[in-house]
Amino acid sequence: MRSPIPDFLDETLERHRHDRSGAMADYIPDLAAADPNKLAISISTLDGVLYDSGDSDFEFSIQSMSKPFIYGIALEALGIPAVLDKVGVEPTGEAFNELSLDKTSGKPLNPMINAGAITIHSLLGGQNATLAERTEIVRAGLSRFAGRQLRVDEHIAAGEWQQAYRNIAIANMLRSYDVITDDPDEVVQGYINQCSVLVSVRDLAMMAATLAGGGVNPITGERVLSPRVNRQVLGVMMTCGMYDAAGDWMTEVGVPAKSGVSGGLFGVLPGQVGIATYSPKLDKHGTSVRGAKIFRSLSADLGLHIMNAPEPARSIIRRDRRFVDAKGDMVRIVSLQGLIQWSGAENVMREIASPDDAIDVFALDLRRVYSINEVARRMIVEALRRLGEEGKQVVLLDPENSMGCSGPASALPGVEILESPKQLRNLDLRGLRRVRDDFADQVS
Ligand SMILES: NC(=O)CC[C@H](N)C(=O)O
Repeated sequence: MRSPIPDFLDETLERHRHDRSGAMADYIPDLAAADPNKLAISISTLDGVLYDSGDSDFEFSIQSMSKPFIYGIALEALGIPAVLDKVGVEPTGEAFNELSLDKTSGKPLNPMINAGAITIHSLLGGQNATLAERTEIVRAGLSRFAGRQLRVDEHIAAGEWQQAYRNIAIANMLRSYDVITDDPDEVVQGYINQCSVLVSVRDLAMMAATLAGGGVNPITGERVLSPRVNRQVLGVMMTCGMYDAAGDWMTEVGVPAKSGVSGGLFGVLPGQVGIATYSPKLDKHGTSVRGAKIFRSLSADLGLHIMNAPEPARSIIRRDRRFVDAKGDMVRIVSLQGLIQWSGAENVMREIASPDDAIDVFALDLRRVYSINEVARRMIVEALRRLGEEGKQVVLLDPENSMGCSGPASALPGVEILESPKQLRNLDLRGLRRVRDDFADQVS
């Protein structure tokens, strides 16, 4: 069977190809001269499969789409508090190139507008790092997200520098308030090099998928950002990535995204997918017209809006059995299934929390659980600990060690953890024959 996904992407592009509205970015010569007809889309899954359509190998400059990635690199290098000390995280509702500074804090409001991004760039490599050093930190850093070696297009950078009055004004404003401490011209040159790194939609989709995967590149497997920094980057993208159109974007499309004046646009659906489009004509916010329309239709067609409330998960309690064993002990086995997060763990606790429950042995069977997050794990550990405290014998059936409790540093003292049938044979089961048989049956 040929996958229907490439056909779907072809059809999506064709539906928008006729749209000629918008204007080319005119203040960067190479962007003004780009072919307005180019159109491309690429989607990367978190296991590294790329689907694409249109001019998906065509390379263009990354421009403002570099900002979230470089923000992440700076956060990793300096730590979140040090970076927050320099640049805030509040949306401005202003254009990206506004001469903008928060009156009270004296800081740029966020790292997605130029004032914030130029400040972030100036932090790379520490104070007094050279232009060449910062450019290389940027190039190498963006390459790790893309999973291949990217390069700076010197011609695009030189053209932007000739017309960089606005960014030079912003950098001088930042210097006058001591927000940046290096030479403003050199910082802007570095920032322009950052904007001039060449990417295709395939690269951007992969970079987006790295953010969607919590900071791990789906192809190289390299962890580029820690989970906490990755979340910080996505949070800022969601609220500030689309500048003065952020509210409309978030309500209509609902995918944290970043646009660039080259006509590229990428979006990140955490835990699912990275998406990138390219079409050079821009709307008044500096976002690709056809790119934004494609994102709108993809969001509707594929149900990507991040605020779609998921269907309430099916019960995570698969079975709840009680019986009296040969010794006359009352045994209760609760079997869980699926993905367990806070609400699922709450459900389990509610089911097992009744102090007067006349059971002697409590067994929790996790064999059908495929994922438990950290919070749910802690809640369940606490519930089991309390059952133990009440004098009940507690057994955990967890051959995959999804609770992470087995091994020398068991987090569950007093709880018998069954992992393998072999272990079972050595265990004093105190009459737990049915638990053991049930367990051994299904573990080969
Ligand atoms: N929105 C953008 O892509 C802006 C990037 C461009 N290099 C600038 O600083 O003006």
